[in-house]
Amino acid sequence: MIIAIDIGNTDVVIGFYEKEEWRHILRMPSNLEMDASEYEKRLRVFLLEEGIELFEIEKVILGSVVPDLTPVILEVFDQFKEGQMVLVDGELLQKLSLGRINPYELGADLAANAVGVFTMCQQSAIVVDFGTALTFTSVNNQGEIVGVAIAPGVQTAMKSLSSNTAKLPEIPLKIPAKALGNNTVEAMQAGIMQGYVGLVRHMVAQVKAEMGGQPKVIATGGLSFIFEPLHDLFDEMDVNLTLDGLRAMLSKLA
Ligand SMILES: Nc1ncnc2c1ncn2[C@@H]1O[C@H](COP(=O)(O)OP(=O)(O)OP(=O)(O)O)[C@@H](O)[C@H]1O
Ligand SMILES: CC(C)(CO)[C@@H](O)C(=O)NCCC(=O)O
Ligand SMILES: [K+]
Repeated sequence: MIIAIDIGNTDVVIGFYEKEEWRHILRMPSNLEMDASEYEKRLRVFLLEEGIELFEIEKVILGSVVPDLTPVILEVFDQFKEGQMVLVDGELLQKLSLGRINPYELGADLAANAVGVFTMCQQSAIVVDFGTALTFTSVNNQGEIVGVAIAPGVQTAMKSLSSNTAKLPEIPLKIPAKALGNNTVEAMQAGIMQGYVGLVRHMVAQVKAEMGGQPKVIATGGLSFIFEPLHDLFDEMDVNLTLDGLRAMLSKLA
């Protein structure tokens, strides 16, 4: 079994890969108020419920875009020693020859998306990741990163609008029928959700034009599902792409 850990700004996602699939996935909030023992407690309950035996583990790979949470989660997996535990850092990303990006700056999740999508498509591709941030990561026909675009994720944008205003509430992320609403909730849904449909369409078109060729477009991130009107843009939707990329890094480094 292989464990891949993606420490994101909203969730810590832990995937257990066995017999050619992600057999179990544990999602915990990324909370700097939680210490290693709290994460460990949740992990132990999950392992018990799912009947997972840790001694079957060959390797653990961890990518984090929350530096302060990295040592906390590393402590949880303390029993995995050097050789078994692989941390995705600048040095490792440099070894993966990902092109003209700065490996010490690039987020581990974006690197994983790039490696994951190239492993999947073996050609130029764009990953649209609907997470805390809405990111576009492009790879060329050699699997090198051509470039990245980072926008606020749709939930992040909605929360920011609500918290920066006195009268705007947090709203359900649903796409309204029309671009103009007749009450506050509808109006916000229109501006945010219809707006994001346009943002993503425009970015994919623009990135395609800049890249040339026929890149595949793959969507990932839990919030991709709510953008039904965008689904014709995507060749595929794959929620586990970041985990797949982390796992593929292990094969590339072996
Ligand atoms: N399979 C799924 N179906 C529906 N919603 C999901 C699914 N997976 C995740 N979500 C929800 O979608 C949201 C986005 O999840 P995702 O893991 O893509 O990004 P995130 O955790 O917000 O981002 P980050 O990786 O930056 O922490 C989360 O709030 C999560 O609860
Ligand atoms: C863009 C996010 C927040 C997406 O999770 C993450 O990949 C990150 O913090 N990246 C660091 C900056 C960069 O990738 O250039
Ligand atoms: K920040």
